[in-house]
Amino acid sequence: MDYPPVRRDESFVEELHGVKVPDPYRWLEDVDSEETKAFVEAQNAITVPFLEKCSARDIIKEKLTAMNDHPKYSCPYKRGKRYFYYMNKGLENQSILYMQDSLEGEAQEYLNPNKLSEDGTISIAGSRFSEDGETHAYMLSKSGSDWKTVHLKNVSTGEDYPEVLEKVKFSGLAWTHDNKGIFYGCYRDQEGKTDGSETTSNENQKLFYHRVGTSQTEDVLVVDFPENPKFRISASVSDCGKYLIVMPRQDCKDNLIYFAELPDNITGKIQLTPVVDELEAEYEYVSNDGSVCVFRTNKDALNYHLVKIDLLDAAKDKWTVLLPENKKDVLDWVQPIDNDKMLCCYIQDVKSVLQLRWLATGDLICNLPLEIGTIDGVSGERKQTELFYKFASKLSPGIIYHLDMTVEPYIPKVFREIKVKGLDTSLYEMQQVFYSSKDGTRIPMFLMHKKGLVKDGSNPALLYGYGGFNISVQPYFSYGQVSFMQLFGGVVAVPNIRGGGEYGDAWHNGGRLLNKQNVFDDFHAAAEYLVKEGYTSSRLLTSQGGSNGGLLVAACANQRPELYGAVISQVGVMDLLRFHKFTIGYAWCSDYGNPEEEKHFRNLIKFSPYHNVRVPSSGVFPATLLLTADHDDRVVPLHSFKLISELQHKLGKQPNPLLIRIDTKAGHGGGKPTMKVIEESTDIFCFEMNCLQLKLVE
Ligand SMILES: O=C(NCC(=O)N1CCC[C@H]1C(=O)O)OCc1ccccc1
Repeated sequence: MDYPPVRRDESFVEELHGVKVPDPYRWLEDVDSEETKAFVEAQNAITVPFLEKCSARDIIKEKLTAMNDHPKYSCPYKRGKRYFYYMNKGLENQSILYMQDSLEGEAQEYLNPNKLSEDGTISIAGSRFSEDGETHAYMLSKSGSDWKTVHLKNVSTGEDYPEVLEKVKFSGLAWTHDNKGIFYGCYRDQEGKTDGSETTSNENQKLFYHRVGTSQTEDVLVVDFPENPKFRISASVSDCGKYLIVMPRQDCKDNLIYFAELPDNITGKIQLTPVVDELEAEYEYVSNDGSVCVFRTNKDALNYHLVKIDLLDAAKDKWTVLLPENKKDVLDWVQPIDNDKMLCCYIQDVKSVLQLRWLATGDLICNLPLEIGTIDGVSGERKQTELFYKFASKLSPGIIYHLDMTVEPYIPKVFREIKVKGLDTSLYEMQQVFYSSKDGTRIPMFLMHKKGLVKDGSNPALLYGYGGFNISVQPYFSYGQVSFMQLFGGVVAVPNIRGGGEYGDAWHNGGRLLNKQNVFDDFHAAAEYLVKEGYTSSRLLTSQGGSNGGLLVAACANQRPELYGAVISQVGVMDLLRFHKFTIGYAWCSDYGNPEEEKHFRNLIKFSPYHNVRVPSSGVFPATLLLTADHDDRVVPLHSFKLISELQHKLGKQPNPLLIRIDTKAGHGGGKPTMKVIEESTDIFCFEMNCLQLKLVE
């Protein structure tokens, strides 16, 4: 493979905590320079032909397209007097929001983002209806950027109000119950480009109140924390409409709680009363009766529990436990319903478990049976008497259940089943196995493959992982993973490695900060298990991960190159000494540690992908494809630019390709149009086929 020459500045060496650290590709951090633009063109110029060279490309694209070509639905939800739901006929770039007067009534197109751009790169990235359901606040994102614009629509007429709210990022939408306006978070003072192609750190978010029909310049600044420029301010209006609950967070772990009684007329700063004013746990507002609020928290409960806090008398010794911690299962979320009940969802050995409980006492009403899978959608409000939830599993993209609380006993009914074309699930099996990691910790892993698989090491395998930020990788439906099985007769393995939330805070803590290496060890052990049990061989094993998972597979390839045949690393965090300098990267210090602190610097430099590329003793490094995009402002593309340059420089003489695919008008992944999703999946499969000499089985 001939790689394009990339300028390597050997003179660029920084001294960090007394250690001389070279950074020869520091110049690639200037994403707007002509030299960097030339770098992008030159890299794509060798990657695109390599991916197009795959003889089965057209068949793969055809099969992926066919698999996606089926109607996809969200749970319906009621707002005011209408029902809404998202639906994609199959190959539409973006799902369309439909509206109907009743569940059985005729549905009409309400908001179609496909009409907002030629190429489907404008997506709906947030939505909230006013209490009376007559006004709709929704957010749009361009090219997958985290930057949003807020729009207001009159639901009856379908007409947008004239204003568009700009510089919105990391924000919710919360309505005052007089239906007059919304609270939203805005980086009003951020200078320079704000289209998602910049790398500027996001600081000084402020909370504003916007009155429908007025211009953004008239918005009222209601909350800011000038002494904490890294605070992101999430705001909710209580179910009763009386309180503003403000929950600032600085990173991705703990948050504070403040509140205020909402004035009838919002004309200026809102005076907040602290409820929790030290960053020591995570709190999520569930509901309230009068001044007594229910929060879901991991304070004194590693598996989370529900506590009652009286806003007017919020001393910790006055808190009471409403729903005690379950020592085995993690309380994942709670949805109040039918005024005095709540739907509680637990994670039990990685699968979802649903229970109905009394909101006042936490006592159990009944269990709602589920197969092995995940609840990946729920809709309902405390004041409503029905709710919907969407069940998905490794082999089922979705069954939407309807629970009507006016009928006892409470028996969920199948409201809609989402079926994939051309997938005969009876041909496949899915199991959960447990294997031991390097330190003896038992790690669960989902395995999926065709029934009758011969475990003789001759099957290709896909090993997918994430491993961080308290994210639980539950058994959800992945088109990419199912296609891998269908196309290559492969095995799909999803280990629930530490750093995730599968077993609560203990699992998250076991895989972060100075324990981060456990995550990589868990992943290596999964690869070794697959080979030892005969599911595959290393030369047929592809590791895949995105973002923090992109870091995972890149670090694992550096550490154990002999274990993996190919590496697919999407939008990865590759420079762990500088991640905190760009956009929202500083928020990740809760998992990675702050590189400015010596003990975290010394930890991070040991596995930071960019700083740990070395020629393997075997001389063979896995075939590697890094993927990123020009509008990824969550994990800026410079991470992958720098790593691919280091890989090609140090290992370019080896036979296995080391490539990067840089997409345009695309971001971190959210809101990606169907055509781009299929194109990217096709490229990934072509890379795997080219590099591992895989054969199509169907
Ligand atoms: O940065 C994160 N989350 C962590 C994140 O996105 N990470 C953490 C590491 C890289 C990347 C990833 O894995 O997707 O979220 C920022 C945010 C989004 C929405 C609302 C408030 C705040």
